[in-house]
Amino acid sequence: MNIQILQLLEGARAATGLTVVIDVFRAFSTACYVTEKGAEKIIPVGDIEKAYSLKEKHPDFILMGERNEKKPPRFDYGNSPTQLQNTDLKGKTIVHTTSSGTQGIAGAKGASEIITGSFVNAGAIINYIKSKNPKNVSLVCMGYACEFPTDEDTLCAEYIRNALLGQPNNFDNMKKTIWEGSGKRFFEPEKQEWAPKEDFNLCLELNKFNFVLKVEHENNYSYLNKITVLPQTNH
Ligand SMILES: O=C(O)[C@H](CS(=O)(=O)O)OP(=O)(O)O
Repeated sequence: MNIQILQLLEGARAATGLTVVIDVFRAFSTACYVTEKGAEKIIPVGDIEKAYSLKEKHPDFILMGERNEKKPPRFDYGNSPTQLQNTDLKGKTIVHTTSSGTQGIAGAKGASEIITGSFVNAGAIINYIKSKNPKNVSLVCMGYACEFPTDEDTLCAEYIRNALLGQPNNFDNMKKTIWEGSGKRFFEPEKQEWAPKEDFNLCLELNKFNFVLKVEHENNYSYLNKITVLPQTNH
C-alpha cells in the first residue's frame, strides 16, 4: 500500500486512490456528530452560493457551516459540534459548507473514492482502508482555511498512516501537541460564542464513532454516506 500525506487544496487536487480528506477542527468531526443525531443526509458543498441555492429549491434543507469560523447569514447552524448537541436532526438533510473540509472534497477530483477524516472515527477509517486494501491511499490535511497546515490535521494523517503501517501511535502526546499549538484558538475568550472550548474535546474524542462517511453522488450533488465498520478496534 502506497500512502502519501498531502496538504491543503493543492494536496486535495493531487490526491489519487482512496482519499481521506481530513478536517479535525471542525468540519468532519461535526459531520460525524450530525450523522449520529440521525440526519438523513449531509450534502458537502464548497461554494456557499450553491448552499443558498439548494436551500431556495428545498426550503426544508438545513444550512450548516462557517466562513471565518462563524455562522454565515441565513444559516441554521454554525460548524460547532457543541452547539448541535441539543438539536433534533432526525431525518433532516443538511447542506454543509466550510472554509477547509468541504473545499477539499470539492477539490479531490482525481480520487477513486473519498471518505472524510477525523479523530472521532479514526479507528473506523483505518479498518475501512485495511478491508479495502487499496494500492494507493492519499491522506489530505485541509489545514486552517486551506491556507496553512495545522497540527490536528497533520497528526490525524500521521495517526492513520502509522496504524496502517503497523507502527505505534501516542494519542495523548498528539492531543498535548494540538492543545499547545493550533488547538489554542478554542480557548480564546472572544471566540467562545462561535468556537467554544468544548469543541476542542468533542473533536478529539478518539474513536467515538464506528462509521466512515463516504462521498457518493446523486443527481447533481454529492452526499456523505454512512458506512458502519465493525468491529471497531482501538489503534
Ligand atoms: O469551523 C472551523 O473551525 C474551521 C475554520 S477554518 O476553515 O479552518 O478557517 O472550518 P473547517 O472547514 O471546518 O476547518
